[in-house]
Amino acid sequence: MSAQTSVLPVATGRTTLATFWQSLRRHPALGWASVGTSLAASGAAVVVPLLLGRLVDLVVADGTTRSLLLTSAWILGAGFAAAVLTGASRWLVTEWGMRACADLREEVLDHALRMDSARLESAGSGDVASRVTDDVEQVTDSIRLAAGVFTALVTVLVTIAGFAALDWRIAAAFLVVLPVHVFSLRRFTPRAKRLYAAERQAAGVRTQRLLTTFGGMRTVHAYGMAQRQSQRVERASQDAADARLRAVRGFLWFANMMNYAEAIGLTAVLLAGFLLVRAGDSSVGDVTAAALLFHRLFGPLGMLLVSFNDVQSAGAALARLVGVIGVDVPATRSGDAPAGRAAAGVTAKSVSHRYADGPAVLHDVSIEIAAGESLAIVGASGAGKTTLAAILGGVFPATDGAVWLGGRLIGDLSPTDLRRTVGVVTQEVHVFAGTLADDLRLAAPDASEDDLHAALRLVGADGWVAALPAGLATPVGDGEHPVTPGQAQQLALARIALLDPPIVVLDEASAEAGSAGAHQLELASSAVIRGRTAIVVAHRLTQAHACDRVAVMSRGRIVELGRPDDLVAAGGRYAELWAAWRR
Ligand SMILES: Nc1ncnc2c1ncn2[C@@H]1O[C@H](COP(=O)(O)OP(=O)(O)OP(=O)(O)O)[C@@H](O)[C@H]1O
Repeated sequence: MSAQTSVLPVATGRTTLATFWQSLRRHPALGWASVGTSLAASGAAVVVPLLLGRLVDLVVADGTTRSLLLTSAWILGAGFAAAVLTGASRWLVTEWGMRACADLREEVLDHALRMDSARLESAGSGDVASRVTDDVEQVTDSIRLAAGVFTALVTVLVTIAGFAALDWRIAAAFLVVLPVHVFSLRRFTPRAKRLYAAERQAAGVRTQRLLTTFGGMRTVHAYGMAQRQSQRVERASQDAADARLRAVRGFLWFANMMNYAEAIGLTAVLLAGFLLVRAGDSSVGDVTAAALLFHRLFGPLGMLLVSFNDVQSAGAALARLVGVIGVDVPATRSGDAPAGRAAAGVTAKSVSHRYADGPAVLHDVSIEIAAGESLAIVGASGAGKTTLAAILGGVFPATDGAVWLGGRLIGDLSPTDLRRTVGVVTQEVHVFAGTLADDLRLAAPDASEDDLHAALRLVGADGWVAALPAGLATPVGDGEHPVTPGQAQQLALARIALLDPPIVVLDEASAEAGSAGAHQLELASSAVIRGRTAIVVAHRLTQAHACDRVAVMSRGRIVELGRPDDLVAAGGRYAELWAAWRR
């Protein structure tokens, strides 16, 4: 299905940078402190070799013991200050990046949650999920790296400035390393991409083989496949190890090239220094300082070059996050008056729908449901019942036509208004992680314990909730106290009761239950429907028969519409279904 192709955009490099920069600017105090301490740390670190050069000159010129001791004391002080300031700057920069990242994550999540559900659906839930999990994780992980890159960059710039201040001719000698770096980076970067991708793929195959072996343990035993399976895992492990070795060898080549560059650069600096000292244009101390500065440049420079790849892939993850923020979402119009509990009808005019590029599944459906009226939708599987109910409930918009809830066009309702106007229970009911009370309060955060108990009583769930180890405070959701599908549906209905909307859409609310629980759920649905405008997708005809009107659907159209008894008397499709059901 083409619905799985991602339609969520990926931001351009410029937008990504601008958005991240905006997040960083939200923390100006941290930003200034980070830049200030990084500059101070690098400055103090550059002072150490300069003072060492001075010490050499003092020794050469037979300086006094006092001046030697004083310079040594300054060296110690600068070294200590550099160490403390470097630690502080690392911490500050990491904190700065982490906060910006947290803001970005919130913004992305908020955006994803407010996004039009049809858009989310056609993007494929996997795409959105991987953006708000893997990509956020990758960006967060990279913050520590980025903090290192930031301090390395400041150090390189400050050191080069120190270098140039010492003697520009020695600084010029340093430039011989550039061609070596450019050559190794251009050769290594595309190779590294391939090698790391192959390494990840081989590791993935190994994990997959291990999982299928363990997952299919019974089959493996039953067919005596243990030896063959372990050979397959062994081969995959060997491939993964080989791929890892190739990646490590590739990196070692690059590290070697950096060592060559250092050797070449140091030789050039010393040679230039030697010639300058011989010509009387420079002192031995200055050349010593230049050589030391050059040496300490290599740590941060190497860090910048090595992290080139990681920074690129973190940038790619960031672009996917910023892409989510770029999607238009309906604004939260807090000033809108809540639709309230006043009776509200539902009107659909010429509604047609198709999923992604598929065929039309609803054709020109028009219907008017009066305030307080209940309408059952029945029909064969694939007739379009769920699609029509979802469109009437505002779950996603129809590709054509219009729907009014309580006299207002769905498109004009803010997400908050929509939620207050219509409550929807779909075929997929979720129990969210947290306590049972948390799960219920998703619908009404301010509900008191009494409200929660009343809602549970209404849907007939008070008995089993009271029997739970900690009642409403029992943790539910994945890995916690198990909740049966029927109980999960009761909770979904209780959430609707707490939300108290004037319109409800129940899509097969009783279909999940076994025959014993089905009746209980039917009672719960009837209780929730009472006093509201209701649209019920009903597979059980008893439920349909209890509604004011029934719409029979076939191939995306309403083919019969009327009061259940009238439809039975008319002897059409519903009458056939009813007769079959009662047999
Ligand atoms: N997300 C989707 N993407 C593409 N096609 C879909 C999607 N959901 C439903 N359809 C198609 O739309 C048509 C109507 O489906 P719908 O679920 O609305 O019917 P239904 O009457 O509720 O069926 P059932 O009783 O089996 O749930 C079917 O042909 C179905 O395959």
